[in-house]
Amino acid sequence: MSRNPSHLPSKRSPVRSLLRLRPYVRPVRVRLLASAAVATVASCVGLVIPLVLKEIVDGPVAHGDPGGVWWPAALVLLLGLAEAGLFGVRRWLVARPLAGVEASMRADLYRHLQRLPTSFHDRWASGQLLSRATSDLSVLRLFLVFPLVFLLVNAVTFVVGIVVLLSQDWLLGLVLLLPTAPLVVLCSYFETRYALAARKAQDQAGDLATVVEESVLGIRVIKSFGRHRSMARDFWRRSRELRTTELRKAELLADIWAVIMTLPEVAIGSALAIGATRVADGELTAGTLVAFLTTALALRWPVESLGWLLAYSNDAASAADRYFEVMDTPTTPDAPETGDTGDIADTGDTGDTADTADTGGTPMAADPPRSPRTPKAPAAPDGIRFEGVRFRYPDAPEGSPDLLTGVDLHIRSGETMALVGATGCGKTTLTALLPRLYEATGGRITLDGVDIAELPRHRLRKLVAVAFEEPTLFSATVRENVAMGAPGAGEAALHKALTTSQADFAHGLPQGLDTEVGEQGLSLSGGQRQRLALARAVVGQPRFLVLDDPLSALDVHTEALVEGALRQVLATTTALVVAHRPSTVLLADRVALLSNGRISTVGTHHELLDSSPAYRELMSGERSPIR
Ligand SMILES: Nc1ncnc2c1ncn2[C@@H]1O[C@H](COP(=O)(O)OP(=O)(O)OP(=O)(O)O)[C@@H](O)[C@H]1O
Repeated sequence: MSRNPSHLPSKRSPVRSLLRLRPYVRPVRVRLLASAAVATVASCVGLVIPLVLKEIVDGPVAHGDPGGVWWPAALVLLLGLAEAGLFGVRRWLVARPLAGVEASMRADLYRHLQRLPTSFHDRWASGQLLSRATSDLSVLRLFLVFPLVFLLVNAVTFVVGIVVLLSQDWLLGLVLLLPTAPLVVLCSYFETRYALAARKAQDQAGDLATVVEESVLGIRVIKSFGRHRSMARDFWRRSRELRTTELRKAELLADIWAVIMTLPEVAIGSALAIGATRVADGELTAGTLVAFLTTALALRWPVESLGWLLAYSNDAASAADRYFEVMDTPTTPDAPETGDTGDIADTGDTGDTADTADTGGTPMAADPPRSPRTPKAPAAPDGIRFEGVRFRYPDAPEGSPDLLTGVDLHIRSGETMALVGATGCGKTTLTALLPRLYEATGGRITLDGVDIAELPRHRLRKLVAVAFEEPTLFSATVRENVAMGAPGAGEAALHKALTTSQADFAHGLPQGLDTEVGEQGLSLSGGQRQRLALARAVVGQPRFLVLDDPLSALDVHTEALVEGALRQVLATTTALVVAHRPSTVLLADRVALLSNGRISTVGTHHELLDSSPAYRELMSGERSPIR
């Protein structure tokens, strides 16, 4: 059920992964550096407090002068307030800009997803993409807010603190430094193992999101087949796997934390014992020992937080890997806007380019510059030509034959061609090649003589409108769903399209065309969804129309009505209509039979009934030998 082609090899450098965030961090680097500087100053202010304590103990306390305590005490209070205030300023400096970084990364990811080829979406589970766009990006933002800054701040605080300790008493300072070497070794061992667990947990969370999404979308099927228990069991199994991985992470964190907490405590205890003995021997003042121990205790947080910071940095490195796996997937190159594609290219409006132009996925990348178009003489209306078109799916089993092995077909301008063939022979696939949802692996397709590979995709898709067998509607109003077929279409065009597709029922919905159709349009019947999808396809009066069995979910009565209206639309366009039933075939001027990856025969419905036994079998509903 889960598709996640991205599981990484086990070896990777977290630093290298995190360095890839540079382009996104660059615009906020000044604030980030300022926040690190402010936090470092705040931490170092905290380290001054023990020195003031030393003066209190060795001065007023040792000399029995209570009145002398007030001024140093007020200084300690001031230092404490300054430390707290500076940490507040640090937060203020980064909170808003880093929320902006997260938002821009998310926007880039979404834009890139829109541009990735259909074959990418065939391979990737939606839950995996969802978790990368949501939880992974939150992890990255939190990494930039805390661990990134505090790894630096804590390291500086630690070094400054150690210098202060050594300057007060080098012997006690060395005792405290002793655990550093074993800590470094243990932390790097921990980091390697934690990185693997972190990646596994994020992938499993993505798989779980896919299961939730699929079960919510398929809730009707699950309920009607009484599959809720087995689905719940599957969900429970996956969530147990995730829980096991999360527990493994917690175990690793607990282990390293135990080491990180214990070693410094042992060192502080030893320093206390040695220091107390030396104070008793008169080798050390009590004030120095108090200052030493207070400084050592102040250094506990920078050391103790190391485990947490490393763990979080590893989570962030995995999240960065997962993010860039998607961003690194190349988009299919688009044809340049050269303007030498004759009449067919001259569609005026450049349209919504969000799903077409490839800006390389970097932040702030601009659309490629467009060269001015030179007007050309209109191409002769030649209709649609498939010339030796070959295709195989990228994930087709190795050694399997190509799905399309050389399709030759000419649909004359203004003609409607029905495409028939046995189930699974590649009809839908062939129609998907026309708007370049998939790229043909061989041969070429022309529209009015222009190779579609030479047309920028957004212009191609303005020329070719499609209505799929599975009508997909979005959680938006009826108006927005239909207008998607021709952004900017006026009311008159909208009403005409609804009438043509027999979707006038939309006017009778509670808020008319402004009625929200619910997620995936599930508040509508299958036939209603199909008619709205049809309206979307015809609203822009497209020059070329592709209909994939557009009448399959309609009852006999509505089908007859839609057919009548469709005839009018088809009369004004060049159309390819995938047909399964004679009633749909009869909408077409001619019929092409697809078999064994090729068009085996073309003719009118009646000609083929007379001349082609395979076609006769197909139309009569008998079992067909054709693939
Ligand atoms: N995204 C994909 N990746 C790999 N194989 C695919 C993909 N989509 C379809 N196929 C395979 O390609 C073949 C043709 O599918 P297609 O949907 O084009 O057939 P069809 O003729 O339209 O079938 P039907 O009449 O049942 O709608 C099938 O064997 C199908 O399993």
